[in-house]
This record gives sequence, structure tokens and C-alpha cells, in this order.
Amino acid sequence: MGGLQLPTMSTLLSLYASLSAVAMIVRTILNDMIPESIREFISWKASDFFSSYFSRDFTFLIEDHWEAVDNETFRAVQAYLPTKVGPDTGCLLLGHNDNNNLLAAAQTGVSVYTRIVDHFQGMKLEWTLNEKEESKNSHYYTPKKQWFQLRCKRSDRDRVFDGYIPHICRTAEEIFKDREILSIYTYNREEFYWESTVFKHPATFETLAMEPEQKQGIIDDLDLFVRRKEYFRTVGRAWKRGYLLWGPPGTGKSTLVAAIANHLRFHIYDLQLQGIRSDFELRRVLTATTNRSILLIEDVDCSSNSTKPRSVDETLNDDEDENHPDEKKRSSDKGVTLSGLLNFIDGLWSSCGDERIIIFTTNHKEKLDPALLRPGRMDVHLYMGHCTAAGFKLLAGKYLGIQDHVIFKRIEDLMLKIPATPAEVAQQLMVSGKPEVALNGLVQFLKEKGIEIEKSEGKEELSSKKLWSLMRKWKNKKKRMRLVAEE
Ligand SMILES: Nc1ncnc2c1ncn2[C@@H]1O[C@H](COP(=O)(O)OP(=O)(O)OP(=O)(O)O)[C@@H](O)[C@H]1O
Repeated sequence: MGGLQLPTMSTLLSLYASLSAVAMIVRTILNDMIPESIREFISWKASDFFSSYFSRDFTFLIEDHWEAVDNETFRAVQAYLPTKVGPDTGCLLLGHNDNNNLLAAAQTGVSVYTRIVDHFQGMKLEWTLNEKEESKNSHYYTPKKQWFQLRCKRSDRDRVFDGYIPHICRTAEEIFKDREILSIYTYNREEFYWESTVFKHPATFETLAMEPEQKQGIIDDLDLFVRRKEYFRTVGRAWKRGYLLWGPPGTGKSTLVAAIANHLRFHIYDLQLQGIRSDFELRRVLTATTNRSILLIEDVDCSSNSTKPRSVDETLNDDEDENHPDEKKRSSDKGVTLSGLLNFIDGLWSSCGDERIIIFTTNHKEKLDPALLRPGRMDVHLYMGHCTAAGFKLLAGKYLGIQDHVIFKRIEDLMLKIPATPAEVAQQLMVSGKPEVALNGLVQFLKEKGIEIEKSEGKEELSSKKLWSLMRKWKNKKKRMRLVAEE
């Protein structure tokens, strides 16, 4: 039989086997001869070339960080995408972190590698969230790096950039404004990130015992602040407001912070300065906080270095830290310095972030470095003092549900002479649900406190009297010795 003879099955198989063997040998040789980084580069370049040449798609990548700080576009997408879950979405994250309420409504989040399709002005947009383990050789690392991948038609690229992305950011801003759940963050110094938990403090301005004018003053100040974005820009100042709350323990400094957070619907970042190793770390920590938040630094007088002026040598060392990470480790336990802190209050770094409230609290304003108290540093200095008649009436109304009582006058008179903190008053009012019992208990408490104060004042007087008599005796002795010597 003439004509073309087809290869048999066994010939084809042996050809395939020989080609596979050659391919394996070539691959092994290439793997041995070409370093891995170069191989990765070549394959990346090749796939990039072919996909851009043949594909009609365009891809935007939105990474979780942008120039070493949180990427706000990433955050916006993270808030926006769960609202775009469609019938073709195969998987979603579900949960909540309200550890006080198992029945709290669960929230949804985008899970890794799940495809979410959105439509906007006739365009089809395909999203996926990707993640990768971060290398562990850097001193500060986040465990996993995440990024959103957005695929659209190549011809839609500009419309996505100019219309769709701004639409996402606007929607996310609305979501953030209406946030129902507030969080309180604490800094995890071992893992270098802010840990959050649901913030559900019941304190509001209504429950806060304070002079009514002072309270209204704070509310007005806060409301004006959030409305003044344009004003801050015009006058060339960072959109920030600093409060220094000072006064004895139990006068409601922390309670006021909770009331402010609830009023503005701002998250709280509760920072322990003592836990921060250097100004370098402080910068990283503070740039990782988000807008529309409160940065709370309690007991600022106790954070040793931050209340002392720093030396020139220290300043130089800090710059070295940034350029040479090894240096950083050596000087890592310097702590935060005053200048490092001030840089964030009104220095160059103060402009990082918008709509921020910074609150310092202290029991001892006199211990703070004068630089921290200079005009313009903290915008509002607020003394939280002992309970006044108005404060007491408010607490009685809240704790006992009464607006007036025959014992009120007695308590108010006692409180004029004997200082009591709102915390002490509140504690007495909680003793019983019966107003009579609770109010009499408060009277008793105030009387006992008065006696204690008198006693301690008496002791003080006694000790100063003792001192005078000792000094007198010492002078007489010296006089006698002089006379003996003269004789
Ligand atoms: N002005 C206030 N109005 C209503 N409740 C108050 C007030 N001050 C204190 N309390 C009550 O006392 C408790 C303790 O008060 P808080 O922790 O706010 O005081 P503080 O001034 O922050 O104290 P410290 O200086 O010790 O941190 C609060 O949980 C609250 O119940």
C-alpha cells in the first residue's frame, strides 16, 4: 500500500517519552545554571509580555500598605466590597469581635481568593483578595501581606480610575460615618500591630456628671471641630484637636473619653507610651492609626522619657536608626522622648491623618514638661474636679431615678466642705435601690471622709509643731555650747 503511513501508537508514546526526557534534562540544566531570582524574573517578564499583548483586560492592584503606612484605598475597598455580594459570590467571611455579646449581628468580610463581581455604569468589574506570607527578616512585619486585584476591560481603565474608584471611596466614607460598632485598639508591642476589640462603653454626655456649661462647651467644641475640615485647610493647620484632661483620680477623665468617642462615633487608640521602645517605633505606631479616631495617652506624666527634654545626641541616634535597622535594635529601649511626642502633636508629623482627636490625661499637671503645656500644643486644657451640686443631682437622677429629695440639701452643704469625687458619690448611690438608704449612706460617707481629712490635717499640723520644737531645742543647745566655749 502506497501513500503516507501513520505512526503507530507505540512510536508516538516512545517519541513523547524521549521529548519529556529531553525537556527534563534541559529544565534540570537550566535550574542548576540560572539562579532562582533570574528564573523568576524571566518568567514574570514573559507572562507580563504575553498577557499584556494578547489580553484585553487590565488589572489594578491595591495593596494593604502604601509607602509603609496603611493604604486607605485598600480600607475603602474592604468596606465597600461586602455590600456587593452577588449570587455568583462563592464564599464570605462571617463573624464579629463583640466578646460581650454572643448574639451580636455578624458582619461579613471578603475572604481570600473569592471572586466578587460588581457592575458600575455598564462596566463589569471582577475583584479578588490575595494574600502572601511576609518575609520574617524585617524587624517590623505584618504576618500576611494582602492585596485586592481588580480586573476590568482595558478600554475601561480610565473610567475605573476616574469614576469607579472615587465612587468606592465615597461609599466607604459613608459606611465609616455610620459605623455602628466602635473599636478600642491597644498596641501589641510583641507583634507590632494594633489589636482591636469592640468598644461598648455606656457613658455619654448625658450620664456625665459635670457643670452643665462646661459640658456644653465640650460638645460645641467637638461639633465645631468635625465641621471645620475646610477651615483647617485654609488656615494651614492639621485637622486635629488636642485635649489635656487633668484632675484627681475618679473625676471622670476616662468616662469623658468614652463619652467623646460615643458622641463622635470615633474609634479609640489607647496607647501606653511606656510600651513604646523608641521615637522610631512611635512614628510607626501612630501612622498605623486611622482617621476619625481618638488617640488616648493616659497618665502622660508617668511615661518617664516623654516628659523630659531630649539631648542632641539622642536626636542624631534616631536618624541613624531609620537608615540602619541594626542601629535601631541597639538603641531600641530608649523609650519615647518628648520631642518625638511633640512632633506628632504639632510638628511635621502632625499632618499625618485627618479628623484626629488626641487626648492626654494626667493626675499631676504640674509634673508635665512645660513644653507640653505651651499655648497651641494641646488646644483644650480641662480640669476634671470634685463633684459639684449639679454633678451630684445628675448622678442621683441616673442612679436612683429621683430629681429631688429632702436629704439633697444636706448632701450639697456637706459637699461644699468635704471634697468627693464623682466616682465616690456614684459608688455610694449604687449601694441601694432605695433613695433614702443610698442618700443616708452618702451622708455618712461624707461625714467619715470629713473626719479623716481633719485627722490627717491634724497630723500634719502636729508634725510641723514637732519640727519647730525640735529646731528650738537645737538652737538652745547650740547657744549653750557657744556660751560654754566663750567661758
Ligand atoms: N464625672 C463623672 N460622671 C459620671 N460618672 C463618673 C464621673 N467620674 C467618675 N465617674 C464614675 O467613676 C468611675 C471611675 O471614673 P474614671 O475612670 O472616669 O475616672 P478617672 O478620672 O479617669 O480616674 P483615673 O485618673 O484614676 O484614671 C467611672 O466608671 C464612672 O462610673
